[in-house]
Amino acid sequence: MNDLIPLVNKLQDVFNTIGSDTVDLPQIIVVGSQSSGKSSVLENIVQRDFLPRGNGIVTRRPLVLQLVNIHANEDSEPEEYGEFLHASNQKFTDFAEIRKEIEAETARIAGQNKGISRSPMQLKIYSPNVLNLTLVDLPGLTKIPVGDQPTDIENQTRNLISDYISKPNRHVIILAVSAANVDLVNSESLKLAKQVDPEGRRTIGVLTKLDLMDAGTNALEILTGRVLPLKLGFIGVVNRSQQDIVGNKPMVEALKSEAEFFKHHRAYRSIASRCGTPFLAKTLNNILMNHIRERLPDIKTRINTLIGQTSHELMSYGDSTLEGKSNRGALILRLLTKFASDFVSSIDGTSSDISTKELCGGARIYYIFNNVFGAALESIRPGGNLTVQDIRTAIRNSTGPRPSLFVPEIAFDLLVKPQILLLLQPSLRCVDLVYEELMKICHGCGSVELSRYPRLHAKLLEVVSDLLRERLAPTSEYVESLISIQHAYINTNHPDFIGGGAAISDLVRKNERKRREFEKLNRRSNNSSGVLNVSVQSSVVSKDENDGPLVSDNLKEPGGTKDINLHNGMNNPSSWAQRESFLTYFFGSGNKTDRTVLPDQPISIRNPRDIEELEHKLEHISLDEGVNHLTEREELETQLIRSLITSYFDLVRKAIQDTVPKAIMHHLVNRSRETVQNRLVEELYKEELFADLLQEDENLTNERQKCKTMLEVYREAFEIINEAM
Ligand SMILES: Nc1nc2c(ncn2[C@@H]2O[C@H](COP(=O)(O)OP(=O)(O)OP(=O)(O)O)[C@@H](O)[C@H]2O)c(=O)[nH]1
Repeated sequence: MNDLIPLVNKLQDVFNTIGSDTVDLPQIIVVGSQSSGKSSVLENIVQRDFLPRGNGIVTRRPLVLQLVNIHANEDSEPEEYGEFLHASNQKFTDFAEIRKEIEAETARIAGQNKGISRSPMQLKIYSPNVLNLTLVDLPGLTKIPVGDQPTDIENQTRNLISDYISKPNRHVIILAVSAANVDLVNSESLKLAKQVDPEGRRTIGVLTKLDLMDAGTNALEILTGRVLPLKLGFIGVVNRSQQDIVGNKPMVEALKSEAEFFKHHRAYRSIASRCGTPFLAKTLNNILMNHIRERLPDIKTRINTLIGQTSHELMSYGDSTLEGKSNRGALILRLLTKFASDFVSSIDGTSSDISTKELCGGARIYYIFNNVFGAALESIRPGGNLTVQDIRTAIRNSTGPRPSLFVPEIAFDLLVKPQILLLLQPSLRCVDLVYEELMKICHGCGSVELSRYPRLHAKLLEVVSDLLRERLAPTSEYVESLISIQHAYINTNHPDFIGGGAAISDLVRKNERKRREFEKLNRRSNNSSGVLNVSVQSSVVSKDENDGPLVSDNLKEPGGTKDINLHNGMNNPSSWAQRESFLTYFFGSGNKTDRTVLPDQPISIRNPRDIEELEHKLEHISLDEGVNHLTEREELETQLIRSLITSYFDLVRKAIQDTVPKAIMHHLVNRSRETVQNRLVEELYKEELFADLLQEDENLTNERQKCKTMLEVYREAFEIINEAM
C-alpha cells in the first residue's frame, strides 16, 4: 500500500489545484465469522497494532476506521495519531491507548458481557504512511448466542453486515474472511458476500489460520480457486496466534514467520508468491489503483479543459514582451479607433454584443425621447395653475380703464405665455438624460485588451466626456431657445389653433341661444316697467359657416338700472365682421384701433338721471363684489380663455415634442458621434504620451502571472495523470 501513497498524494495535489473532490477510494469492509481473524487481517493491512484481539468475541461494534494521509514534511516526519469521533478533542499518539479506548468504548455502548451493538465507532488515523481510505471492522457472524446476546443474534449481525456491504452507491470491497480450520462450505462470510456480489467482482476471499489446519489437510484447492471462483481470488494468510499476541510478537517478525510458513509448506510452496499478508496488501493496492485509473480519464478531460481555458485567458492579457516601441503608435491608434467605433455602434445599435435583456445604447435614447420626455410633456395640464380669479384679473388688468368688452388678446398673451414656459423644464431634463445616457455608453465601451492599459482607458473616457460636456451647453441653449421662440410670439393665426376654435364656436352658439332668450325677456320687461338694465352686448361671428354670424356676450352690470347699448351695430350684426374669422374679431386683426371701435360707439342713455345713478353705483362697487361674483359674461370669458389656452398650448407642445429630440440628436448625439474619432486622435495620438498611456495595469500583470502559474500547475498535473494511466 505504501507504493500507492506517493501517487495518491500527487493526485491529491492535482485535485486540490483543480478544486475537485479528493480521490474517493473504495471502502474495504472486513466480513467473517467470530474469531475468524478479521481484526488481525485489518491490522496487517494498516501495519499497526491497535485493535483489541483475543479468544471469543472481541469486535462487538462496527469500527469505521478512516485513514487520513498527512503529508510528510521535508524537515520532519509528521506525528502519527488517532482520533475518535466520540472524543474528538483527544489526540491518541500511543496506539496501545487506542486499543484500550476501543475496548472501553465498546463496553460502554455494547455492555461488558458479549453483547453487540449496531452503533458504529469512528476512528481516524492520521499518518504519512496511510492512504486516504476507509476500512470497516464488523462484529463476527455467530450462530449460538452467548452472554448478553439476544436469541436472534445471527440475524442481527447478518443484517448489520448486509447493510455495510450492499450500499449500492458506494464502491465497497468485501474482504470475506474465513478460517481455514473450518469447512469453507460453512463460511458465512462467503455466503453473505455472494448475496450482494453474486459475480464475485468485488470480493476477496481471505483464508486465515492456515497454520491451524489439521495435520495432513490443506487449502490448496481453495486458494487456487478450484472450489469457489472469485475474480479477485483467495489469499491465504497466517496471522499472529493468540500466543504471539500475548507475547507481543512484533509485526515484522510475524510477517517473516508467515513468509517462512508458505515458503516451506509442502502444499503452498508452489503458490507462496500469491500467499501471505504482503500479497493481500499488493492485491488491495492493485484494486485501488484500478479504481483510481477508472477515474483518471474524467480528471484528464477536466484538466485539459482547464488548460484550454487558462491558455485562452492568458492570451487575452496579451504578451507583455511583444509591444516594442515601434508598435506603440499603431496599438494606440487601434485601441482608440476601436473605442470610438464601439461608441458609435452602441448609439447606432449595430454593436455586436447587443443585449436581449435590457435596452441599451441608442435604444435608450429613443426611449428617453418617446417615453420619458413624451410622458413628461403629456402630464402638463395647461392652465392647471390658473384660477378663475387669475383669468378674470388678467382680463380686467389687460383692458385697462375700458370696460372689458371682449376677451382681449393681451389677456390671452399674458395667460398663455407662462404656460409655454412649463415646457422648458422637461425639455432641458430631456437634454440631460440623453447626455447622461451618452456618458453611460462611453463608459461601457472598451475591450479586454484596453483594460490592460488603465491610463489609456481613463484618457479615452476623459476625452469623450469632455466632448460630450462641450456639446451639452449649446444643446441646452438651443433647446431653451426653442421654448423662447414659442414664448416670443403667440401666433393666433396658426392653422391648428383655429381648429381649437371649434370648441369656442360651441360656446358661442350656446351664448347666442341665451342671448335670444334674454332679449325676449328684456324687451318684455322694458315694455312693462322702467327697470334699469345695463346691457353690454357684443357680437361675435363664428367661423363656422353653418352658424352664420353670431351675436353673443351680454354684460349685465349688477344692479344696473339702465340699458346701455354699447354697440350700434347690434341691430344688424351681420353688417360687420360677417366674413371675419372669429379670432380676428375676438382679438382684433393686429391693429389695436380695430378692437377699440366698439366701445367708441355712442351710448344711448335715455334719461340724464341714469348717469348719476351709474356714477353713484360705480363709487359703491365694493372690492368683494368685483372679485367674488362672476357675471355670466365673466364666466364665459374664463371658459373661452381656458379653451383657447389649451388649444394653443397643445400646438406648442406638439411642436416642442417634435423639435426638442431633433435638436438633441443634431447638436448633441450626432455631433459627438461624428467627431469622436477625430477628437480622440487629436488629443491622444501624440508620441510623447505613448509611454504613459501604455503603462500596464498592475493587477493585470499579476493576473497574467497567476494565470501562467496555474497553467504550469495544470500541465504538471496532466503529466502526473498521464504517468498514472
Ligand atoms: N494461529 C493463528 N491464530 C490466528 C490467526 N488469525 C487469527 N488468529 C487468532 O484468532 C483469534 C481471533 O482473531 P481476531 O483477529 O481477533 O478475530 P476476529 O475475527 O477479529 O474476532 P472477533 O472480532 O471477535 O469476531 C486471535 O486470538 C488471533 O490471535 C492465524 O492466522 N493463525
